Amino acid sequence: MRTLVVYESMFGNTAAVAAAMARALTPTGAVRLELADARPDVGDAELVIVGSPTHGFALPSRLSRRAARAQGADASAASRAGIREWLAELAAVRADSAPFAATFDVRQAPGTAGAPSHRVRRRLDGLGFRTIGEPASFRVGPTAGPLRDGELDRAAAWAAALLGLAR
Ligand SMILES: Cc1cc2nc3c(=O)[nH]c(=O)nc-3n(C[C@H](O)[C@H](O)[C@H](O)COP(=O)(O)O)c2cc1C
Repeated sequence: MRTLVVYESMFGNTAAVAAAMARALTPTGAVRLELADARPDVGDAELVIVGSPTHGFALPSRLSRRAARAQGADASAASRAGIREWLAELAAVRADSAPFAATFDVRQAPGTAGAPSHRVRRRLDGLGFRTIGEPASFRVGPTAGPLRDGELDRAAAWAAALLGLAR
């Protein structure tokens, strides 16, 4: 299945989760792994996986990216656009060729309060994507990471399970 994994990441943890998903899916078809910016290009992807960090119970914003930078995140990540801007520019898809879509986030807190993966999923639904699976949250320990033990394996398994749902 042709897959696009699109993500943003301030400290590299969402990037690591996205890369684990891409590795898990590569044997099943072409996978594009891309940083989000304000120029969405879904291209010919049949499955789109969208992932972001959680900032203030929401998607990162310009302000929260600056706050992350102040906490040691990469300066170039802080000045880039991310999933919020990517989604704002994403166009509706045609019903007869709608890609499947699934969402995840990376967070520190347990539970799903304010999980951006749920909001992103609703937005993709509204644009006509065929959303599949439950939005997933993967957890870091401290703000800057690392990810908790086992999260990369869980990410790979979650992504692989999507293939069974995309039909
Ligand atoms: C400004 C800011 C706000 C945050 N707010 C939340 C939050 O509301 N809930 C939460 O679970 N984690 C929160 N975090 C922790 C992030 O979820 C964590 O830094 C991020 O998932 C790490 O992913 P990354 O390495 O891809 O940037 C926040 C972090 C920053 C920098």
